[in-house]
Amino acid sequence: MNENKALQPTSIIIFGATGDLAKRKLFPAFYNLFIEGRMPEKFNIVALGRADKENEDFKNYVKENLVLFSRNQTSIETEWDKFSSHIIYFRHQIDEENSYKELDEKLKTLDNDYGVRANRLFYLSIAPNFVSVISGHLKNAVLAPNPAQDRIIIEKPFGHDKSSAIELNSLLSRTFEEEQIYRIDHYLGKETVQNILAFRFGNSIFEPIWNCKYVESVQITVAEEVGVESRGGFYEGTGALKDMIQNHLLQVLCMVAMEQPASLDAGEIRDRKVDVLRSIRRIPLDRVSHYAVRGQYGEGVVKGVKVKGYREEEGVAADSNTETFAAIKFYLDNERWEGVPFYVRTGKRMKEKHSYITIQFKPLPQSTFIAGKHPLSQNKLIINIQPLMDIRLQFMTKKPGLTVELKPVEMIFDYFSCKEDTPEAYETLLLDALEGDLTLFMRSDQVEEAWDVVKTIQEYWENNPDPSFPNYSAGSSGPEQCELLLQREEHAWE
Ligand SMILES: NC(=O)C1=CN([C@@H]2O[C@H](COP(=O)(O)OP(=O)(O)OC[C@H]3O[C@@H](n4cnc5c(N)ncnc54)[C@H](OP(=O)(O)O)[C@@H]3O)[C@@H](O)[C@H]2O)C=CC1
Ligand SMILES: O=C1O[C@H](COP(=O)(O)O)[C@@H](O)[C@H](O)[C@H]1O
Repeated sequence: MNENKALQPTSIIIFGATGDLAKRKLFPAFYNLFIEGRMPEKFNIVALGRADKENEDFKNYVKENLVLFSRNQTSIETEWDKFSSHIIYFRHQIDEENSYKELDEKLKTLDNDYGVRANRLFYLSIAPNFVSVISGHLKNAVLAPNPAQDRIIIEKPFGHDKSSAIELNSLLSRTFEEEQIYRIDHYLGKETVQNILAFRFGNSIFEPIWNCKYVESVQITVAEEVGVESRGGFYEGTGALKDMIQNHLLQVLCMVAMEQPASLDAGEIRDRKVDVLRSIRRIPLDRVSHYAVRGQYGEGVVKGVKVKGYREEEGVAADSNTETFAAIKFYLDNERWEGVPFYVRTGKRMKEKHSYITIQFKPLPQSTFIAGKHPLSQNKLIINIQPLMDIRLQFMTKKPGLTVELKPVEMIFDYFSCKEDTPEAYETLLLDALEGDLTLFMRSDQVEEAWDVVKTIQEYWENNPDPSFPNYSAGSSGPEQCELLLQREEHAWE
């Protein structure tokens, strides 16, 4: 959503700068923005950590990780010195008041160097339980007093249920105005997800058929090949519903289902998304198993490599009830989507990494071509999010030759020709935050409403352990029951 705007001098303060997210995503994103000339002319990244480290040691650590994780590798040797001159490692204790006084002095010194009071962008790349502590200290030390200049980015998960999200929003509101709070959902920074709006509202041929009159069902799949890796401890208290569905998949669903916004204004787009979340029919507690399926991976083989089951992963309980797979059927109670099922599913240790959306169109009410004699497959639109990045429209054509047989073919728009230039999601989102554009970030009511959508499923799954776990093998397509969810409607997963 960003255009090349001249940016104000900015101090970027990263809490948790020594952590996994910072090394894999944040520093590479800032680096790529820097080499593309998208960072402010005057900026510093103040990297906060508990350990007593030399600045040079920390910079070397960042450089080593850039080599591993930056999408752009060619210029690291030539650009590194310039980029690293903007990094300052700063020893800091999250729960000590004095640490914030020292941070205040440091930021004021930087302001003197810039020659103006710079914008401040606080990035909370730390566990969610520290958010309220940090927010309180930022208030006490008057570190973010200016709504027009000071911003805070909060990572997911935002709360762990609806009431904790409401509480967190209320706590944050003591320090920040809503316009200062950037709740990140990195799926919204993905090029292919942002393109949904352009595709839907920038073309006259799709919008008229984007409704229950023509669409039979919608499927959203986010399949991951990886397991929980080193994050078993975190994942145990989370699971696929809270880790992926409540945020990423519901946000993608909003992009597919929302009404046309009157403008590209952040408030307008967020309003339309909240409308979708409100319209999702809540699933009654006693009907959860009819609408939702969960799974947990056991050992198996992924791409020829034998891998362990979830319960054998580090930090995971031997009798864990945490789901690593979730599939849900949603209905939207509004005029556009009356009766159209939206199937969403996500899982770890699936046979391949693939995220995509399928819009399945209804068959013609009457056709010249007779089913059985001239097999007809229904029109489909497939939006591949990753790693394939394309849009495919499937339709029927006559088989060439002396026949009246039909065959399905595809028309494809492929991003791969321009993939080199595709920014990582975090680059897009960080640039938006630097520019003060909230469009791709979640507003408080969006987050709370999304928690409300999954509330009964969460409650049911927490209180009713699934005795069939583990119920799918690593490297498979998920639990068998997942197929039944669609078969009841005579549908099948794409
Ligand atoms: N990693 C990922 O892929 C993703 C992460 N996230 C979210 O991003 C945030 C950060 O995640 P991640 O980087 O993986 O987390 P890490 O576990 O790697 O830790 C982040 C930082 O937390 C600090 N820290 C840990 N314990 C304490 C403590 N008791 N007191 C003060 N500081 C502490 C550490 O800093 P120190 O150097 O001071 O020890 C560390 O740098 C989380 O909210 C996570 O949910 C969201 C999406 C993906
Ligand atoms: O937020 C998260 O997302 C990742 C998947 O992100 P992707 O961009 O690789 O699709 C997921 O692995 C992780 O568990 C979750 O916290």
